Amino acid sequence: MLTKVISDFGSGRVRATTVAISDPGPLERYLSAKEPGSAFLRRGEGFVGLGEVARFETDYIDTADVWWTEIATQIDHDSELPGASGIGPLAVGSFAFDPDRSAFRSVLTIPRTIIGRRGGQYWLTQIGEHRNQTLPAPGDAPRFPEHLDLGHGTVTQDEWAGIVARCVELIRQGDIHKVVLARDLIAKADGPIDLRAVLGRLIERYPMTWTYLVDGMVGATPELLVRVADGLVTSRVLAGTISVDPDHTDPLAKAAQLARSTKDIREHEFAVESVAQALEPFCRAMNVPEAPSVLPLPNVLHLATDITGVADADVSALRLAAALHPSAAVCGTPTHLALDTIAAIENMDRGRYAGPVGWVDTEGDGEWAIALRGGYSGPDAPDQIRLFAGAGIVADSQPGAELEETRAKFVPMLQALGLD
Ligand SMILES: C=C(O[C@@H]1C=C(C(=O)O)C=C[C@H]1O)C(=O)O
Repeated sequence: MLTKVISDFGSGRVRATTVAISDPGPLERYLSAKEPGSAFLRRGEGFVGLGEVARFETDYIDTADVWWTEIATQIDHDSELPGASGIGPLAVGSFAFDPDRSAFRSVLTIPRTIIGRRGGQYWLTQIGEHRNQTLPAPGDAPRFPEHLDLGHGTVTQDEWAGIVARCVELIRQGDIHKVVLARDLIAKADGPIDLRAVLGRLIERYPMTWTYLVDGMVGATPELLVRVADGLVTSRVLAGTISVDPDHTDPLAKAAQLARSTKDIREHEFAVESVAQALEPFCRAMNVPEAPSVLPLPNVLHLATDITGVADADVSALRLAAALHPSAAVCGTPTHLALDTIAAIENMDRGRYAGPVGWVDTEGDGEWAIALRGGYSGPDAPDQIRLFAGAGIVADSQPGAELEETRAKFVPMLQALGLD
């Protein structure tokens, strides 16, 4: 059996209520240590989810899409903001990178309470029986761990550089063009790690990213796999990276260096092509810019392409995430050979790192980012967090430079944990 519903709506109908509220302050303050909470926030917009009325554990994104589409038809929604994309009951999820070879399951949950902000509008949504329309009190203050030790993860840095060198050899044999290889680090604390504290620091330093907290996954990702809003589809493809050190480098010179790098441009083209091809069957019209722009973040610069399209009617954001994952930005090209290469040489279980993380509403609108620049802390080891970072390997990759790139990609999480 591939699916497990922890609690369900049963066969009856479920009510949900959405009311407009005045500015509740920073949304992440409403997360509490006492109950499961989720967050998906960017530049102060997005939502936090409190509690859980249903939870679906699965392996595949398509299965989750079918489950949610059915559940969505059972919800009667009373809303003061009817018809607004993303405002109302929704499901929040995090999916495994390679479900066929992972010990980790994918999860979709329906929060009991949602507090959100979009386009300057604030709202409160309550789902299920215990509805009351007052804003919950903010949660207790997040606790920062006092002592944290950082150790290497599944492989050491030297071992990883060796894996990259092997991968370059495989690519030079000719069948595979690009493979994204990742490594992990493990941070251990002297007590349970409060992921709300990590989230808060990421929000502070990386407001331009999608900051997420979903079922033990926390991070600040700059990459949007897909957004569907009112029939419009958007995807932000990133691939091609240069690290920046704000104190010592001239960011404009670095941006020019990245924009001219043939290695990075090739890496980027593979990623754009994989997303454009996967979106095409679901879109009536699509715009794929010819050349990438440079996306500046505090720790790295990326080559970036924003693909937009007009979605066919009734295609949900989750369905598109299923079609797009794994893109060449986090897997490689051709997809199946890259996936097999990762499984054969990377030597670790990515779990839900580099899988889609995000939300979908009852109309199928939603946002699914790629779970990057983050980590996982689970109930079996709450005093530790596993951090992940990867880099796209092509024929002319240098192991030392790729190692450096992963170091730069760990920075947001290391800073958030006070380990930089
Ligand atoms: C794999 C990661 O990032 C991906 C790989 C990139 C690259 O190789 O240049 C850039 C952005 C992401 O698509 C990561 O952050 O762990």
